[in-house]
Amino acid sequence: MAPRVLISDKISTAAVQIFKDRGVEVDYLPDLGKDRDALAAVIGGYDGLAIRSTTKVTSKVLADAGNLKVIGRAGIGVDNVDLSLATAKGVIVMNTPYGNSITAAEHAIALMFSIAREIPAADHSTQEGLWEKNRFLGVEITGKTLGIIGCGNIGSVVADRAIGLKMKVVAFDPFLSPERAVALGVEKVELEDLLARADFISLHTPLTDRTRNILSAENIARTKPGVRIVNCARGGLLDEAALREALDSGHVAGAALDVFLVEPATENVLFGHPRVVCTPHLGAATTEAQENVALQIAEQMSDYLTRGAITNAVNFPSISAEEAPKLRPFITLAERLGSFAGQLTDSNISRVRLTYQGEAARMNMRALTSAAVAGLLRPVLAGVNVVSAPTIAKERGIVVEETSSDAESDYDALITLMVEADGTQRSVSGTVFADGKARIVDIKGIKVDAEFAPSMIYVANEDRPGFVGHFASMLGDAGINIATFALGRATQGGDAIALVQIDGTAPDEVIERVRALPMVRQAKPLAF
Ligand SMILES: NC(=O)C1=CN([C@@H]2O[C@H](COP(=O)(O)OP(=O)(O)OC[C@H]3O[C@@H](n4cnc5c(N)ncnc54)[C@H](O)[C@@H]3O)[C@@H](O)[C@H]2O)C=CC1
Ligand SMILES: O=C(O)C(=O)COP(=O)(O)O
Repeated sequence: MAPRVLISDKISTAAVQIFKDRGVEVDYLPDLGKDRDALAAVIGGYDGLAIRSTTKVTSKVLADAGNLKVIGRAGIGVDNVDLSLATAKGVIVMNTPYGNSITAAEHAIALMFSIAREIPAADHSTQEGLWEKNRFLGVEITGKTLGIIGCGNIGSVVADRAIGLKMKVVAFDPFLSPERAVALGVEKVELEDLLARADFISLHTPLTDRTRNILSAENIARTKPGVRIVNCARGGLLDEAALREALDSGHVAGAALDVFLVEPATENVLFGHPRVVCTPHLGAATTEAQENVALQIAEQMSDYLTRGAITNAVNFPSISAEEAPKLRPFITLAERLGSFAGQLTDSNISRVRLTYQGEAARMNMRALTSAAVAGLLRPVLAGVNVVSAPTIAKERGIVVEETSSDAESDYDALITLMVEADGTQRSVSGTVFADGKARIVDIKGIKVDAEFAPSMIYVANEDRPGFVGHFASMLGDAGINIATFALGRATQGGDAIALVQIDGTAPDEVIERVRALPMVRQAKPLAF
């Protein structure tokens, strides 16, 4: 069945065509995102949800989103998505990180000019027929200092344009490397320094717990008298009431805002101030940017839903369309190794370690580890998938480690999963053969060669004569047909294991009888 996507925001209809061309069914309901109840009522029928900032993907919307696999943000900010909940539910959240950055940066520059020269107020007055030539006296931006808070994709375009306009640019961004600052031609400074020196301040960080209220009342008080402030990033980054007070007192000479704490902003404490310029979240509103983000998100979502490729996910590592087919059998292997260990571990798991050798070490190890952890947790938590597994493991206090090893092995690619539970370690290794099928090749250091099958019995026993005969006839007596039988042992007379693929499932009493055999230490039914 073709995957189904719902577009619940005003996204360029070019996206609709892309979805259709890629074999994805699509419903374009651009006003639905405004109505959370209506969205929550229909979301269950969709595999993908394409949004902009109007749709708020809250717990209510996600509650009945049983089929949802991907949320695609045609734009940058994903603060309107309950990201931890989406991740815990195994939903990929992706955005289009560069599609609208130039457009947003240009809007910030336009807003800066608009407050430097009071263009909106002058326009209004002129068209009113007032010709107030002496009312408006602006400031030049040449030679002025622009303080950029958050010098990422948009902040650095703003810096580039501002330098072109002969401004001096200082930037506060803890993640901006000194080399990048030099390459951009900006001076990397601390926030305090920026506040004290900037004639204009422009915000360009995402809204996170660390950036919320970054321009607080205290920080606004630390700014240079006469400063002008532009916010084209997110409401929430500045204290609107404190900014109003600073404008009223004249400490702040102007403010331009494209984004607000509450949107749509139909009323706001900053409205009505003569030195305030507002736009209704238009930072991304150009033909070019809207075309870019719509095409990009439709392609990314289609690629994921139809080919398993992951691009620009904010909660999962990327997997390219070329990489996906090669990775897929190894994802299956990792998941099954996890599942094998999970099904055999009854006690609390405290640690999982994945070791990648050979070709596996050159693959997307993070994705493989997530798959292994998903397989490990699935016997106890039905809904877990590769997206939610790392979060769920963390919540449960399970330490997940990942290493690559260049140690020689008999296989081109080898994945070993070690699980620690109640102080005991158990390991299992597997590979993918040329036929694309996953194989278990080692259990607790004992070599075996077995495929993963829908119904299996695992037996750990002492290597003593008679076991195989007893075991096989016990299954035969119960009418259970053996499809394949893999044996391995550590040493002659030492620890041994049997992995048997059977047709149908083994009733509990048969497993009990196997356990009762004198040389058997553990017997478990397994399903893959
Ligand atoms: N008004 C609008 O329509 C639009 C708004 N945006 C918003 O613009 C903002 C920036 O977007 P991008 O540049 O694409 O993001 P980005 O991720 O490329 O850059 C953000 C920068 O902020 C920095 N940062 C993070 N925490 C920080 C902190 N505590 N202090 C200082 N810097 C910090 C990061 O290191 C990064 O360099 C986002 O909030 C985005 O949602 C983006 C597009 C359009
Ligand atoms: O991309 C972003 O972060 C934006 O803020 C643009 O928002 P919009 O798509 O115009 O609702």
